[in-house]
Amino acid sequence: MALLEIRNMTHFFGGLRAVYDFNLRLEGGELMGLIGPNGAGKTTVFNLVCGFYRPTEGEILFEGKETAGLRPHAVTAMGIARTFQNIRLWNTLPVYDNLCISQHFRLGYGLKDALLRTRRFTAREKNVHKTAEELLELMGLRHYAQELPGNLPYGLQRRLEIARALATRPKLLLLDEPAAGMNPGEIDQLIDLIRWIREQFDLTVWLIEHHMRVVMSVCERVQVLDFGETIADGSPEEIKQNRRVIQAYLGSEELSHA
Ligand SMILES: Nc1ncnc2c1ncn2[C@@H]1O[C@H](COP(=O)(O)OP(=O)(O)OP(=O)(O)O)[C@@H](O)[C@H]1O
Repeated sequence: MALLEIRNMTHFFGGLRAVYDFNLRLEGGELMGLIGPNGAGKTTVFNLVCGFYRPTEGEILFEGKETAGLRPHAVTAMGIARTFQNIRLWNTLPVYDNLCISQHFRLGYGLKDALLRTRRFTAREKNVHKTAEELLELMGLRHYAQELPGNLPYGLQRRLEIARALATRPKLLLLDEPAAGMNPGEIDQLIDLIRWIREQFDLTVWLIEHHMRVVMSVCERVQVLDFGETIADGSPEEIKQNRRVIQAYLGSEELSHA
């Protein structure tokens, strides 16, 4: 069974067809890219998979179970986590708290447990702190535990956003333009980080990215959208040489920098 299977997914915003007949079969452990010119529908696909929108048509199956129509927190609980194009951290809370709070949706204790500090509450809270500590260490954020996210260099804010997604213990991690706004040095580190977290956390990674160097060096397979439709799907080498892809990117610098 595929980890994620999307069949004939279409989405309209009013009269605008943002995504049309989108299909994907993602196997466990894959590192998959989703690219396309501005406005092609990439973020809408992620938003549909994460439960921010319900598709107008089609099916989304995660480990064989339908997710279309589920709320975002329920999708996260099934094992799908994401980061955003514009970093969305809890900026008034320190790094450490960002890593704790993201875990609270799956704690499995109620208000009564919390008020009475039951054994269940104490055990689950201990786990939250253990996970946060581990992530600080693994993601190189230990030194910044008590800092507010806004005080971190940009590359580390991105790293924290990924760490926060990992705190939910996903099986599938969606990264929406993780290299946006990064300098070349930070991009090199990001490339290594993505490969490393896939191995370390036994993840499947699905990535939207405009930086072709990131896409072509990290992804094993790439799907290309243009005006909501898939125009190509193949290895990075195949995609670079695909006539329809080159046409879609005509006039843009992106593909020539791959
Ligand atoms: N909430 C919305 N309401 C109406 N139209 C939307 C909404 N979100 C996206 N769109 C439109 O849907 C289309 C696809 O947008 P989307 O953001 O998915 O593209 P994208 O490929 O992620 O673009 P970019 O690379 O610029 O981020 C665009 O025409 C966009 O204007």
